[in-house]
Amino acid sequence: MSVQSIHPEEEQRLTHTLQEIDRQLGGIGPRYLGDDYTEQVLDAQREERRQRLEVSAKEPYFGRIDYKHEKDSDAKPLYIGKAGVGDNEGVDPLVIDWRAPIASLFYSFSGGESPVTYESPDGEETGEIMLKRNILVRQRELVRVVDSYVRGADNVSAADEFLLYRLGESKDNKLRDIVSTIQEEQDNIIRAERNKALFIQGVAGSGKTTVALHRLAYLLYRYAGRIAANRMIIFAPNTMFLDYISGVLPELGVGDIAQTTFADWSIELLEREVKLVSAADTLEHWFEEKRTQAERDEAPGRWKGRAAFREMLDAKLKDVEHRMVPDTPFEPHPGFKLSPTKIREWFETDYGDDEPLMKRRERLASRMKRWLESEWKDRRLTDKAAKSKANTKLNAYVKKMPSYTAPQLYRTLFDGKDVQFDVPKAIAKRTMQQLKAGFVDPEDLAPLVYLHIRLYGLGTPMFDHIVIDEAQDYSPMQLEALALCQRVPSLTVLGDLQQGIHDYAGVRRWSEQMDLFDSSIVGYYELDRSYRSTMEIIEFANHVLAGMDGGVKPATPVFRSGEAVDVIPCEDASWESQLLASVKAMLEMGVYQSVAVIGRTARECEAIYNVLTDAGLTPSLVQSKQPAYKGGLTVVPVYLSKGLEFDAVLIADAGEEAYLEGDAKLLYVGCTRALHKLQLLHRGALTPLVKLEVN
Ligand SMILES: Nc1ncnc2c1ncn2[C@@H]1O[C@H](COP(=O)(O)OP(=O)(O)OP(=O)(O)O)[C@@H](O)[C@H]1O
Repeated sequence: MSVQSIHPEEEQRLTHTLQEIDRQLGGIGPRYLGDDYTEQVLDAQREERRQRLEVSAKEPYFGRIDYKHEKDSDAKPLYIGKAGVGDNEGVDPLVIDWRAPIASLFYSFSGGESPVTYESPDGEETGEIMLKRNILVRQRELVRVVDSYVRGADNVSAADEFLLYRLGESKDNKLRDIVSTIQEEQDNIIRAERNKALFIQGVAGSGKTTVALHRLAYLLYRYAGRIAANRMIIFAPNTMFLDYISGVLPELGVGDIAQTTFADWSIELLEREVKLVSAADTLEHWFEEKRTQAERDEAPGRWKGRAAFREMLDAKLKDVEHRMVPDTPFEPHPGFKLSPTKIREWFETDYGDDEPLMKRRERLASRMKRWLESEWKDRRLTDKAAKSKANTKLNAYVKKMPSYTAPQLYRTLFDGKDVQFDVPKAIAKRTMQQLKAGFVDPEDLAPLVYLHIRLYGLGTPMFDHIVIDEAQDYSPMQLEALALCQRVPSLTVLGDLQQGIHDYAGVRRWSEQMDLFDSSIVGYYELDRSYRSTMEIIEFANHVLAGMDGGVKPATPVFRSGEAVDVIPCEDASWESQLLASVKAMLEMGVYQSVAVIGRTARECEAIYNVLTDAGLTPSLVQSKQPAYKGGLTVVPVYLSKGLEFDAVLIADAGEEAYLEGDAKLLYVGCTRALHKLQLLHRGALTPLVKLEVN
């Protein structure tokens, strides 16, 4: 392995590339500020190019492969970067975009002399790799050059030294792109074809969120002109998480993709007809008190989230459809008659049942109006008073056709009047109470969205692609609702069953969600390498989960060794001082940019926050409606820490009172937030989930 800070060949190439980028930037010219529309469009394109080039001007590329096509006699060096850069004449690119087909070789090649292939737009191409080189450029300076493969040389290992170097770096408060170190198993997901329902089970820290964001950037590049960023959407668990991931897409040169939570999106779609109970109340119910597995199994979220519940909604919609045309004829004037059979025929055959029901109703009413007007014409009826009477009759007839908003129709499932639906009493009671007050619980949103779309349509263009992160917390019903937002399923669904702490509403097996799609379009991938944490932390976290039946493989750490995990007992009386000492020690080391103290409940976190602030520290306290993730020293309840990561983590109390046998997933989530350092304090006896001898 050769590691050089100065590499004459690469220095020269970098200088040449930067000169060319600067030249292109200089040639873009001033902004257009006038009113001419064509000029404005051209200006927007120039601006986009300028922004791309400005990114390239700092770090033009991160890798190089020397590739010899089977038809060529010599190898060509190909430099891979975040954005492609054309050369002087615009023929051979100076830098190839990481998403280009040939760039896939950089990610898939792991050594050896066998021929390599990649899928080009013209079919499969074959060749050989002579060199694979990682190049780190920071602010226009060459910082590091690492060869991971040199053909014919035996002193080169394909092991990813560069990856370890990147992983060992300390993190600030935002997730970042990984274009320079995407691993093959991740690349396969990123480049998977578009029209699939892709399910990815990935252990904590395996890069699921990161991969999903890179996949969006890839899809936009690969299917340019066919899919658009403003028709893509990312669903994430909360607004703080959205803030945490917000830097990645712009870094990849992608803007305009909606990033939201399922709740916010649903409330907007439902035109704010209902209000959602506060997220804090729901979380408090499930996490501030101890709940049994039976309570979780029988939770309303599980019941309303089942695919079987969708069948009930469909039955309701069918019922409205059947009742749509009254049994009586429409007779606006004596002798003018429209039979119910005729009206039903129009309703059933002319407006297909893939159209939203209330739209069909509207169109049927217009059709009856047109019929009336043409009858008047044919029969030369001019009597204004008679016409006005006929119109009133038409309005009265149309009024008899059932009309519902989604909440109105939803309510009829729970009001006890319809005996065909066997709704558990407690669920019916709670739902009615809430609906009467204008409120709904989180699990009501998906069925309401489903009904709304089936009744009124989506109102906005369909989605070209949907990403669902932390999808283990999604019910089948939520996916059913989202499926209505696409003509052809195109989804990337990512999650980890081992982190399924919201299993009172989510799924316990991926098949619960996968079975909703035609098996021919379902793809399933597993990511079991964890890139976030050191070996010591992963091994510790795996032991916490041991014995849990999730049907999921444990995480395999990337070989990155760090400090041992500390488990420190303390008495009630000394807990505060120990907590403070631990936090201070972590901060004083001066190497950790982000340190988290993870508490079991929000109440505990408030107490910890006070202890830290009283001691003169300036932590930020994460609460359920947190809009932004600040980094630095953070106090966070374990159930809100999911998805985030910190250089160092202190589990404030891993005592037997805090984490019971059934809390393995919670503690696992907490432990796997740490990149480099993990420490657990415990008041009194240690939780049975941690077996010290394994440490
Ligand atoms: N190929 C890679 N190269 C460098 N870093 C990587 C790579 N893959 C993942 N990482 C890093 O690993 C960490 C975890 O990534 P990410 O948050 O996307 O994982 P996740 O599977 O969504 O985790 P969790 O389920 O715990 O939320 C991030 O810091 C990310 O930058």
